Amino acid sequence: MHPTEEAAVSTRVIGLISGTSVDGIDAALVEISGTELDLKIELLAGATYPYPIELRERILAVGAGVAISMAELAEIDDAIAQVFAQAAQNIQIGHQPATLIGSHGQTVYHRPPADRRIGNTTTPNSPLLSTDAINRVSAHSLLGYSLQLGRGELITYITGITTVSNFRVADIAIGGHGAPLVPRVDAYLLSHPEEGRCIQNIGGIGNVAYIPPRHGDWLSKIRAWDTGPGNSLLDLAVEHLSAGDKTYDENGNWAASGTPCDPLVEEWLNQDYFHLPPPKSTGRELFGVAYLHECLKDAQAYQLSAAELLATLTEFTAASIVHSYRTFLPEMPQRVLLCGGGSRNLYLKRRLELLLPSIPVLTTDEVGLSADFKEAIAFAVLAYWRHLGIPGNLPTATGAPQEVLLGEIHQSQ
Ligand SMILES: Nc1ncnc2c1ncn2[C@@H]1O[C@H](COP(=O)(O)OP(=O)(O)OP(=O)(O)O)[C@@H](O)[C@H]1O
Ligand SMILES: CC(=O)N[C@H]1[C@@H]2OC[C@@H](O2)[C@@H](O)[C@@H]1O[C@H](C)C(=O)O
Repeated sequence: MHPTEEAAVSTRVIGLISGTSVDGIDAALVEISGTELDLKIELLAGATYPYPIELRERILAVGAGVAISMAELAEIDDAIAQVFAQAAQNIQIGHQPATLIGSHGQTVYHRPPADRRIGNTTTPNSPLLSTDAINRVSAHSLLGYSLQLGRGELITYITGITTVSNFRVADIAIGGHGAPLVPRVDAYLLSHPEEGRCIQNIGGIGNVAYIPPRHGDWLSKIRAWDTGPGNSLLDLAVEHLSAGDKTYDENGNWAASGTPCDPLVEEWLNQDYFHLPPPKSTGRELFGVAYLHECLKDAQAYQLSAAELLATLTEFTAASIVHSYRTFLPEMPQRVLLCGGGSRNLYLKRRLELLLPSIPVLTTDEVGLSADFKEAIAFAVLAYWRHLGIPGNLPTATGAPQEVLLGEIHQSQ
C-alpha cells in the first residue's frame, strides 16, 4: 500500500519518553491521521508515571558519569524497558488498544559530533582536536554518540505491540547530532501560514525550533538547536539549597522572591556553548552537577542569598534562550510558544517576556497542543512516520547531510 493511502485511516499510537529531567515517563495515547501538511493528532490520554526512586537515582548517577559495569548497564536497560512497557499498558486503560508504540527511551549519554566547521575547535563535550588531528583520526571518531536505554524489543515483548525505538542513531551515523528530533513534528503541527514562530521546549535542557511562515521553501528555512540549560541547573540548585527537601522551584516562586545578579548572568553567557553556531546539541554532560558547582563558585564573590542565586540562574536560563535567538535566527519570531515543564515556571516565563518585548510568549496549550505531552506525542508521530516510510529528521536541525528514516522497528508476533 502507498504510504498516503495507509495514512488515510487513523492509527492509534503510544508515544513514550523520559527526558533529561529524569522525572518520569511521559506517555501519550494519540490518534494520528494524515502524513505531513495534513498531519492530524488527537491526544486521547496523557500521563506522567514517576520512576521508582531507586531507579531514578541510578539513572542520574550514570548520567553524571559514575562508572558502572556492563552487567549493571544491562540491568538498568531492562528495568527502564519494564517501566516504559508498564506506562504503555497503563495509558491504554479505558481506551481501545494502540497498534504502535514510539519509545524514545531514557538518554544516559549524549556526545555531539566533533565540529569540522570551526577550524581547530570542537564542540564543548568533545576532546579538543586541531584540524590536522581531525584529518588524522578516522571519520568514525568524529561522529556523535547518543545512548537511550529501555530496549524496544523488550517493550514489544511485554506489551505485544510493535515498538519503534532508538530514534537518534540513524541521524548520528550519517554525521548528524541525532537531536533535536521534535522540530520536524513541530513544523507540521505548529507552523502558521503568516507567522514566524519559535517553539521553545524547556525540559532539563532547552531547545528551540524556529518555524518561518508556511510558504515557499519554508521547510528548508526551519532552524533548530539546543539552547542550553532548561530546568537542569535550577532543579539541581533547588535540591542543593533545600538540602534535598525540594526537587524543583514550583512556579518559580522561590526565584521570584530574589533579584538576579546581572554581572554574573553576563559572565556566564560568555561560555563557549552559547557562541557555537547551530546545528548544536547538548545534555547534562555539560549542563549538569559540575556546571552548577562552577556557578556556585562564581556566585561566592557576590554573596548571594538562596533566592538571589535562584533568580540569577533563572535569568541565565532565560537570557541564554533569548541570546541564542538574537545571535542565530535570521529574524526574530512573531510569537514564542513554550512547552515542557519549564513552561509552568511562571517567573521564568515572565523573565522571557521581559527579554522579548513586543513578542507574545504563550504556551503550546494555547494553540491546542499539550505543552506537557508534546514530546511524547512527537515520538508517537515519529514512530508512525517510520512505519509509513517517512523520514523524521530535519537536516537543518540535526546537521545531518540528508533526511533519513528514524528508529528501529521491533515487530510484535
Ligand atoms: N509548576 C512548575 N513550576 C516550575 N517548574 C516546573 C513546574 N512543573 C514542572 N517544572 C519543571 O519541569 C521539569 C520537567 O520538565 P520536562 O518533563 O519537560 O523535562 P524533560 O522532558 O525531562 O526534559 P527534556 O525536554 O530536556 O528531555 C521539572 O524537573 C521542573 O523543573
Ligand atoms: C540526546 C537527548 O536526549 N536530547 C534531548 C534533550 O532534551 C531537550 C534537548 O536535549 C533535545 O535535543 C532532546 O530532546 C528532544 C526530545 C528532541 O530530540 O527534540
